[in-house]
Amino acid sequence: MRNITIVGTGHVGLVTGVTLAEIGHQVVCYDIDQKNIALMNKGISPFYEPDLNDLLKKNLDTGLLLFTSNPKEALVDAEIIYITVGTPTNENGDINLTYIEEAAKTIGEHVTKQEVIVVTKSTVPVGTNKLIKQLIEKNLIHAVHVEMVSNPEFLREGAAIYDTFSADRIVIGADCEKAAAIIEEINRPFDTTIVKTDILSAEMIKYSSNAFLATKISFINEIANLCEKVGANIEEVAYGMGLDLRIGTPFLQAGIGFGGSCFPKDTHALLQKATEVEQPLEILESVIKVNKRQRYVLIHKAKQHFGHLKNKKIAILGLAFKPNTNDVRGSIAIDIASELVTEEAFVTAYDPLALEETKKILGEKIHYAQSIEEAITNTDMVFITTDWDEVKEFSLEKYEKLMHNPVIFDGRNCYPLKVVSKYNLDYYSVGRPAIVKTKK
Ligand SMILES: NC(=O)C1=CN([C@@H]2O[C@H](COP(=O)(O)OP(=O)(O)OC[C@H]3O[C@@H](n4cnc5c(N)ncnc54)[C@H](O)[C@@H]3O)[C@@H](O)[C@H]2O)C=CC1
Ligand SMILES: O=C(O)[C@H]1O[C@H](OP(=O)(O)OP(=O)(O)OC[C@H]2O[C@@H](n3ccc(=O)[nH]c3=O)[C@H](O)[C@@H]2O)[C@H](O)[C@@H](O)[C@@H]1O
Repeated sequence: MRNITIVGTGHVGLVTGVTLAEIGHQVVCYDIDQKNIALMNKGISPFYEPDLNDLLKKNLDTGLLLFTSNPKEALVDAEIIYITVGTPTNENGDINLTYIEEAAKTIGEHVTKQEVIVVTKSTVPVGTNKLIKQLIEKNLIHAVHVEMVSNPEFLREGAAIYDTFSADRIVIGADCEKAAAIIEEINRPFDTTIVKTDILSAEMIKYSSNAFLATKISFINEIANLCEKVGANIEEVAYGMGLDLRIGTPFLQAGIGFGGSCFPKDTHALLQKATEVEQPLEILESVIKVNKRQRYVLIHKAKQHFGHLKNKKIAILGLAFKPNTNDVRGSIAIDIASELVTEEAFVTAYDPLALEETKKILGEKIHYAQSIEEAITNTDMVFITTDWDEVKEFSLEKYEKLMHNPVIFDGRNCYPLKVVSKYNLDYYSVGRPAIVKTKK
């Protein structure tokens, strides 16, 4: 058992803390957000993540997990400290390292042990761990020897607990063998391949992995657009491609592009680093460009179908950036809703979990419904923007019943074409032939 302190108990920090406690370590989670710390102390996660609340409560009960917003309490006896604060982008797209810098300063000011290992789990540009070490050392009050370890996080929101216990690999980047060995030992119960490398390579592994996954998505989206032009079906194409193990089936789902708090910011940050060192990443540049364009495919189809969208009643199904989360950071659905408002359409949106988060961004610009039925009743068209199971399982018959002349623009290919064709619907999806009835 090790004593571990987590600095920054957001999405990654809480999952890290809870899962490290679950494998038997004593964990103190620290955050500057007192409101969220109070919630977590009661066993309530501030955000939705399947299975997280159960593990949180369980480890609070055993006493292996503690929460505090007092930095002294969190760090005075700390020997192993995980940094999991946010690394968002500024308005201009540059990476914002303010939280990292603040965290480093706090660590420096409060650690007292002779030796500490600081493990960076936040996604930080290549070279940042060196900077963190310098900042910690600059702020030290006691004589403390600091070793850095880069241990990037690969979990997906909505599957974070599963991903932690079924990880494909754990990356440990360190320039000190002893520190690497301690972090390896901490992670051994997760029972997966451990990649031990240097700090700079670990930092690169994280960005390159996200950039590659983003590349798969933009690639398949471009092929999907081509499939539409030539009359092929992207689902058949992706399946046929993915069976080649060198290609693989995951992450070949065509749609309205990748959103979220990570892919957009991480692809941008990698590109920025490449520009900084004058080593252009032309593929990644295109990946970002294609992704920015892809979010407009549904609106484009709707305009072609209706001529214009002014005064049209439009239902949006799905606001979270992906299913099983209430996170709307970087959500393409939000961009689409905003664009439709600009087109002077009347928008009503539904999401099983993300309505409250969306209200903080879009406020009264759109209406909010409490069910799919309420959202689609008497609308001119429906935009499907998140592939929630609730949407996938929603009976197509209800579109017929609740809309006068149902037209669906499905940005996540939620319904099989064979099923859709049995109903009296106009149905446009991504990379698959449109189904347009001739009744109008
Ligand atoms: N969200 C995800 O699924 C994944 C995120 N990451 C990376 O992990 C990092 C964290 O991401 P999230 O957990 O999503 O961020 P988040 O925004 O949910 O949480 C960050 C937390 O840090 C706290 N914080 C900020 N400054 C602090 C300070 N000086 N001291 C203590 N706490 C402080 C905030 O109050 C907040 O609770 C980012 O670098 C992200 O790119 C990596 C893999 C997955
Ligand atoms: O660095 C991070 O923060 C994380 O970023 C992603 O995880 P996440 O953003 O939670 O979600 P994903 O499941 O990767 O989906 C991202 C976006 O891509 C879209 N997507 C995903 C897969 C696909 O085939 N097609 C597609 O359009 C999703 O709809 C979503 O908008 C990575 O999958 C994680 O491995 C990584 O740890």
